[in-house]
Amino acid sequence: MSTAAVEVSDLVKSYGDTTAVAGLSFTAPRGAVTALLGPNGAGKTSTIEICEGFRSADSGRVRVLGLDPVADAAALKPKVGVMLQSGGVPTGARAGEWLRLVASFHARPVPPDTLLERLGLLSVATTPFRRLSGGQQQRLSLAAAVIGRPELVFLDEPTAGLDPQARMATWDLIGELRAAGVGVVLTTHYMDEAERLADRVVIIDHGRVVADGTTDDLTDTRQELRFAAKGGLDTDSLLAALPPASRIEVRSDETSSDRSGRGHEDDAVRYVITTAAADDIGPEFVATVTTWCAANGVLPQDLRVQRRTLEDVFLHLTGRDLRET
Ligand SMILES: Nc1ncnc2c1ncn2[C@@H]1O[C@H](COP(=O)(O)OP(=O)(O)OP(=O)(O)O)[C@@H](O)[C@H]1O
Repeated sequence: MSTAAVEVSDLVKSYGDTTAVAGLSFTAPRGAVTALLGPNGAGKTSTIEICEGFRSADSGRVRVLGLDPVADAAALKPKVGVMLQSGGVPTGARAGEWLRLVASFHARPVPPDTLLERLGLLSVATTPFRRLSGGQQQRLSLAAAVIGRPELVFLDEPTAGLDPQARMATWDLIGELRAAGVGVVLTTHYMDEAERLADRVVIIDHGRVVADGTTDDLTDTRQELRFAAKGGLDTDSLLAALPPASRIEVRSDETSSDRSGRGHEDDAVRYVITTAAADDIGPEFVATVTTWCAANGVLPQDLRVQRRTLEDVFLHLTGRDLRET
């Protein structure tokens, strides 16, 4: 028996002139959460739908629980749960009835009402799918994906557009699946979601894997110093004061990755300083920055030294923000 839940090698998929997946390889272990992280259009949905057996590949090899997703579809069906981005539920089906129907296809389903309650859907159990809000539709699709107690679930953008409470409920459910030994392969373009949930992150850009590893592997132990200040600082002068091999990035908008939730002055920008050496950002380094700021009449707001985030890794590898498309 193959130890991996999913093995993809040299996968290629084009639509006419568009190459959506351009020689992509990764492995997702069993009993762990693997996140395919990348911006819109990176090829995540194409990849996951090929793994689900819903799309054919142009070339490459895909194994799911050691089986071929198309040729062995019948054997995989009871073992694999699928949540499609498009929902995949008939529009007229009532939420509770649909879930009971899906449950009836499985030998040992989770009781439908338990899932409806867990996902905040009990009050809309008799509502037709098309009348549910987008978030409710998504949660119903998630419930249908996990109701058969699968060994592996594929979740395509499970929390896109959800309100914070529904997002938390979804995250909790994914955490419980993992604790129960279920393998989870999900796509997301939220780096905080990947950081929070995933044992393993596969960063995809333009149909290729640009980085792959545990969150710790990817963010390593390297630290960075960040602060907010007015735009237009003389960064060359600041760089000259810092040890060689330091770098300064200037970012104008960090609202989604700034977890403080607080805004800065309208004209403030974020300065992110990194150095090549892993342990170079110590007390002296910080003092050099603040001394330079004092000498130049700059108040560095929200100054902090922290580990790199996945967002930083993506930016570093691709030169682009995860939110840019
Ligand atoms: N059925 C299709 N026909 C033509 N082009 C397609 C089709 N499906 C996807 N594409 C294109 O392939 C590329 C990759 O799309 P894909 O949906 O796989 O990426 P993604 O990373 O999942 O993006 P998103 O987060 O927006 O779903 C995009 O340029 C997309 O426009």
